[in-house]
Amino acid sequence: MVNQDSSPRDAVVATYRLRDRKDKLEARAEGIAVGLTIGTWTDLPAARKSEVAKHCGRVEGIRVLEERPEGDVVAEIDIAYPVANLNGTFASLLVTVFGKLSMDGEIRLERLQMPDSLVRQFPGPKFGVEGVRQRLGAYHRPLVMSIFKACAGLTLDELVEAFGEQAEGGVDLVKDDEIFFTEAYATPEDRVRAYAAKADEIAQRTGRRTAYAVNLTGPVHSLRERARRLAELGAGALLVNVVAYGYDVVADLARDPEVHVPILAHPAVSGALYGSPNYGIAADIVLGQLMRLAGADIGIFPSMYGSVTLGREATDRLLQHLRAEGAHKPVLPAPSAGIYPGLVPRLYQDFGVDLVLNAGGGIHGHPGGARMGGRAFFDAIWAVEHGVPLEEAAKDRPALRQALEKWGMPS
Ligand SMILES: CSCCC(=O)C(=O)COP(=O)(O)O
Repeated sequence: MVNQDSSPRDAVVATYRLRDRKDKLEARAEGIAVGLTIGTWTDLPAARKSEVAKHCGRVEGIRVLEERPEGDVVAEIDIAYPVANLNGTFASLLVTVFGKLSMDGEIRLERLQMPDSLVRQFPGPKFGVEGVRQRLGAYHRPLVMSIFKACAGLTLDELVEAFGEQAEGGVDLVKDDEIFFTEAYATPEDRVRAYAAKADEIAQRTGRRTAYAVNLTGPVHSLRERARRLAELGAGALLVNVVAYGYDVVADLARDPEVHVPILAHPAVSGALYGSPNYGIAADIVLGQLMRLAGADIGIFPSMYGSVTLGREATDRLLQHLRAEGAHKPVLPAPSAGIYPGLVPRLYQDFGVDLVLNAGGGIHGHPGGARMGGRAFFDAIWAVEHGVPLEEAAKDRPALRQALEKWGMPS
């Protein structure tokens, strides 16, 4: 059954953390390697044919991490799956490494090591960090992105006014809220046209043009056409609910040269995959590794500090996936949820300058409104860039002063 020819160069190695009886670990690991490739729970004559056996998975390692008083153990096992079993889609990758296995009790997919030959079958980001910066004309500082809040139920005129308020604050991007699906008052096409005109009007006066990241919505079969149309109409970027729509949908967009705008990956629904320490798929795979392979240019994920959080270790692994040298361009991280101006020095410290400051409440909730909310972030960036403590910089910067008075600094 064991595929002797397979080497790490032609196999994807999945590491799982599971709980089982110690004396059952070897059989369990072998069962996974065979069960997810060529076999099932009983012996199959066809599986003994050499052509079929080449596609068999292989047990690469078994490590006991913890012996439990009840007699069972927590262990990690590594299984290598031949790349030849896959076809360059996320469906083939995910179903192979964690398809029916994801339903088999307490087991979690912790790591995926992929050979370059497989990585290159996925598109990766079209723009990456440098490309996004070039499009937005913003270098050597974090980008500032405002999240549209309260959209459903507003008329197009009201939406344009709200876009204008955010753009007046000088933000690089205004993105739709990921929950904005209704087209009752304005289609995404209407919004892109109207916001582009508003952005032009403001840019003529201020010299800074804010881009709009429109939520790409609708039936899956219509998304590529709509993405092309929105790009053509002047969208600055596409916001995609990647987990809800599927990684392959994003990969399709990233491969399409006519979709010539960056992709912002939203993490909605991902907690259902990574939320448990004992089940599901590790957050850094879901929000980092797979997002980059699929073609996200900006990756949104829960920050370490805000209202919905991800731990530091998971964040560090996630960042590694977004930024590591490799076949694909790096992704801009957008740690999100509960971000406010007082956090900017901490964000610089934790993420460096290649970063998106992404805020909804932290902009709209500013006492002076959204335009002052955006300015407060730029004041905070100025302070960090000049080595000035925020409280000091706030003395002659009202936007920052009011933000600090309202939200303070992290402890
Ligand atoms: C959990 S990461 C995504 C955060 C998000 O979608 C969002 O709208 C955050 O809004 P906030 O008001 O917390 O900045």
